[in-house]
Amino acid sequence: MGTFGGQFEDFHADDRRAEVIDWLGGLLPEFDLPLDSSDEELREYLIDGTALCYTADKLMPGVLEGVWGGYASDHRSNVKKFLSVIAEMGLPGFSVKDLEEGSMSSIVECLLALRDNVSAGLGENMSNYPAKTPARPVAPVSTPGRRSPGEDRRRGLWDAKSPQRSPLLSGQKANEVFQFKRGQYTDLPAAKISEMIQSNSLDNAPTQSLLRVVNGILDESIERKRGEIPHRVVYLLRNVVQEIEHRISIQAEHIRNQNSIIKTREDKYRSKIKALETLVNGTNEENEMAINRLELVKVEKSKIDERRKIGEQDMVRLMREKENAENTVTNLQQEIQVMSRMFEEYREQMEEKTSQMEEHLTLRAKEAEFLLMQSKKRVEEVETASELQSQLWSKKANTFRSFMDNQKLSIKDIRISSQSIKQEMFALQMKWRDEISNIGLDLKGLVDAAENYHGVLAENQKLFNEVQELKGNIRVYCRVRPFLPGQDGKSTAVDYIGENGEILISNPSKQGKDGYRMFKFNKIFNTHVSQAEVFSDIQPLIRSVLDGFNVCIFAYGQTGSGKTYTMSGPGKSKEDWGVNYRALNDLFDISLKRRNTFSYEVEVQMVEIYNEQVRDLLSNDIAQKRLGIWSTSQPNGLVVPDASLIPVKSTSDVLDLMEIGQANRAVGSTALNERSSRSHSILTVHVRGLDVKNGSASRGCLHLIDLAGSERVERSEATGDRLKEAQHINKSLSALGDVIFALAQKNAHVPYRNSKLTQVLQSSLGGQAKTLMFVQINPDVESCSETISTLKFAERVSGVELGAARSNKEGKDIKDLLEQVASLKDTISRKDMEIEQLQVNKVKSPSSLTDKSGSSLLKQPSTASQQNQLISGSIGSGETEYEDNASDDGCSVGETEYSVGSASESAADRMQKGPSRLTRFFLTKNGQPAASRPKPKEPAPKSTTIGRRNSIASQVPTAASSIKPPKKRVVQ
Ligand SMILES: Nc1ncnc2c1ncn2[C@@H]1O[C@H](COP(=O)(O)OP(=O)(O)OP(=O)(O)O)[C@@H](O)[C@H]1O
Repeated sequence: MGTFGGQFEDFHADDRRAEVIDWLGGLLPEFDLPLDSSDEELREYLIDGTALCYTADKLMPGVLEGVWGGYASDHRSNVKKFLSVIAEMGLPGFSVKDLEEGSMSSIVECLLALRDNVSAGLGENMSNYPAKTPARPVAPVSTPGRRSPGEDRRRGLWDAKSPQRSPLLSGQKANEVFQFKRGQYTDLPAAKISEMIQSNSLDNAPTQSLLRVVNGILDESIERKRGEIPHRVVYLLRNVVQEIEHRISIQAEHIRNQNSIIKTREDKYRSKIKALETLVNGTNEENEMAINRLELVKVEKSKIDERRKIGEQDMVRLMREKENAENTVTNLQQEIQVMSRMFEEYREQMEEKTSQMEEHLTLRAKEAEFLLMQSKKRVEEVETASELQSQLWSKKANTFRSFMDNQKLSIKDIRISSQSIKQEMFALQMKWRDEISNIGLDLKGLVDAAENYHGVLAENQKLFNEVQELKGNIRVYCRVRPFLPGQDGKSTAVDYIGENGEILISNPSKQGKDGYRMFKFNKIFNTHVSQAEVFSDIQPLIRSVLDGFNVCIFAYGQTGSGKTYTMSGPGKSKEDWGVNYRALNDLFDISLKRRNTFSYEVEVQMVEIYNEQVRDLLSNDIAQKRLGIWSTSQPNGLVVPDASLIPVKSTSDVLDLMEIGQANRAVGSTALNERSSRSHSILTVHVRGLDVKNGSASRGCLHLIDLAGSERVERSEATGDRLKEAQHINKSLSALGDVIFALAQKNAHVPYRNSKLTQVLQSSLGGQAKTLMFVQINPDVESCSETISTLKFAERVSGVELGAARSNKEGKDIKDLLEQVASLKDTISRKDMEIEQLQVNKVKSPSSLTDKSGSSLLKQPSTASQQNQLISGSIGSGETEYEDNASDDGCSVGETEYSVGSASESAADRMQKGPSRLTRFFLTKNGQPAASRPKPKEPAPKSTTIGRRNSIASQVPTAASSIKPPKKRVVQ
């Protein structure tokens, strides 16, 4: 502990010493000891006492002069002088011995006490300043490299050069100085100051007077601008002026003191010089002494001169400082003036703004008052209104309450009555239930009866159909075309369509009862009926082809009435498909389903009749190109013997063929219908079925005929070629009418040969075929008369009885026989050719044609030549003995006088090619050679000539009257 205590004491002593060194360093510029100097180093510095004396002099200038006459050359005397000052100040001192060789702590403590005393003295002086004034420390003596100003401030060291901060002056003396300078100029009147300023007597005025003037101005300005100049500024200015005054007075005092000292010394030295001069006249020794003394005096004098010079320099410096102070005062005055001017302006601005604001606020206050008044009024109004409202509401509430009470009462009544009604209802319900159950029972009976009735009806329908079937009536389906896009505004001639095939046509050109005409057909398809629906109605008919029946479907109607739409369809999509595509598609479907029991072969022919010429629409070339197949050999009894017969395997084959056929159709354009086809198109489907089990065969044939338009020639505005076309069409349709009329009348003679069309349709119309006619009508009222004519014709057609249809089925034996017949036919054909060749040769060399008897072979024709003669006759006349024998078993018509492909082809040309199909046809009717067939019964010449009046052709909408009727031939 002792060691630690010793160390602590050492540290403490070091710190105290460092403090002293630091303080002295700041005080004495020449004191340059480092802070960590030792006691000995400090002692060495202080031992001669000059540093101590100089310190005392610095802190209290002139204090040593009063102590034994200033500095001494002996160091001990200097130390003693310093100690005497310390003692005078009542501070702890030290012995000279301590300084020379003892502990330095007493010296350090003495100096620190002196420092503290000086600081305390300064604090005393500072306490004279107002508390708010920031304590302005006197700038510390700067010793570069020793301390920072911050450190100085921290240590509280003050400028020792400033005498007013000197501890000696901080006492009574300093106070006197302050009081003196304050009391000197404050009583100077402001008027006198302004007088002085005006009289320009500033140059000669004493500094104190000037300061008083400044103070006066300041006071007066402050007085005037009271409240405008911030207190801080006033206070600062006052302090600055006081500070300047103070400094000047101190400096003046100092100079005075110096002067008086110099003066007393001068007097002293003068007296001494006088004394010495008297002594000069004394002894030499005394002279020498006097000289020495004089020397000393001179030295002293030079010293004094130096000091005087220093004093003068100080004087100059002080004067300069004074000037500076004066300048500062002037600047401050100017600043004050500027500031007061600024304050004046600012005040004026503020006053102006204040007045504006006041005005504005007054206005706003008035507005607010006005608004307040208004709002008060509104509030009053609203209050009165709300009062009225509340009164009204309370009245209403009362009414409502009473109403509610009434309602409650009535609800009560209603409840009571509803309960009674419920009871009644319950009773009624019970009653009704019984009654309903009774009615249900009755209804059930009725339903059963109705079901029976429907069953009976269906049965009736079936029976009726069967009767029809047995009778072989031509079925007639009427289809009404919808208005086309762009015909929205048109009115319809179709007035009513019934469920049982009735259709009522109105004719606006006729009045009353005559304006309406009712027709009845097997079925009417209204405008909205789809292609599929139409087909579903004729599907069973078409399917019967597979069972060996001949079926003929033809579409009849004026141009643009939808014949092609029904038969072929408007486009290639499946929904658009017409009867043609759907029929073939259906046939393929069924044949596929029956493939295990039946094998079917389907072949297709497509021809058109254009201007009474038959054209093959599926010529070999095209078919080969498109399908890569050739037409097969012609089967017996073909409708159009020379037309290509194309085998088809699938619907797509059919589609391709149809495309070819359509492309080849002669299509012309008329004023009525741009796409109007000007020819009759006939699609014939041959179906040969073979029962794979029993070998029996069937042959069915389906004609699908799209007739040319039946419009009037004059209406279609046709001329030239078109007129010719129209005439041919009308002629053929007229012939069709004649045939149908004959059939309807059951005439023995049916004029099939009057046109190519009737010849083609002969087997379908006259044979045991199933025939259906689509009669197409245009709903437009403008086409009303055409429509009525068309429907009249259809009505007649529907009356035609063809007799029960018959299936072309052959047993195995018949089939064998047919095959034998076919081979025989070929043999005969060959013989035919030989005979013909012989005949040709005979013509070339008649001798070679005479037989042994010399008679000509021409006179005695062989059976074959007789047959050929007959054929030639037939070709020429266009009529055969079988003309009216519509008993063909296949799709054959009677003999034809046309050939397909080229109407100009000669018989010789045909012979070159081989036996004509016509010949073959003739020979193979019913599978027997013509010669071996029994001669048909002569038909009763009931009506060999049909009067035009009775002819149905007159009812057909044609220009038949303009066409010469065909030449009628008498049936053999
Ligand atoms: N049922 C229908 N639904 C919609 N459009 C139809 C119908 N029937 C016919 N049409 C349209 O009417 C126009 C004429 O029809 P289409 O060519 O079939 O008449 P057409 O009687 O065959 O004429 P043409 O005698 O000149 O051959 C076509 O644009 C066709 O698409």
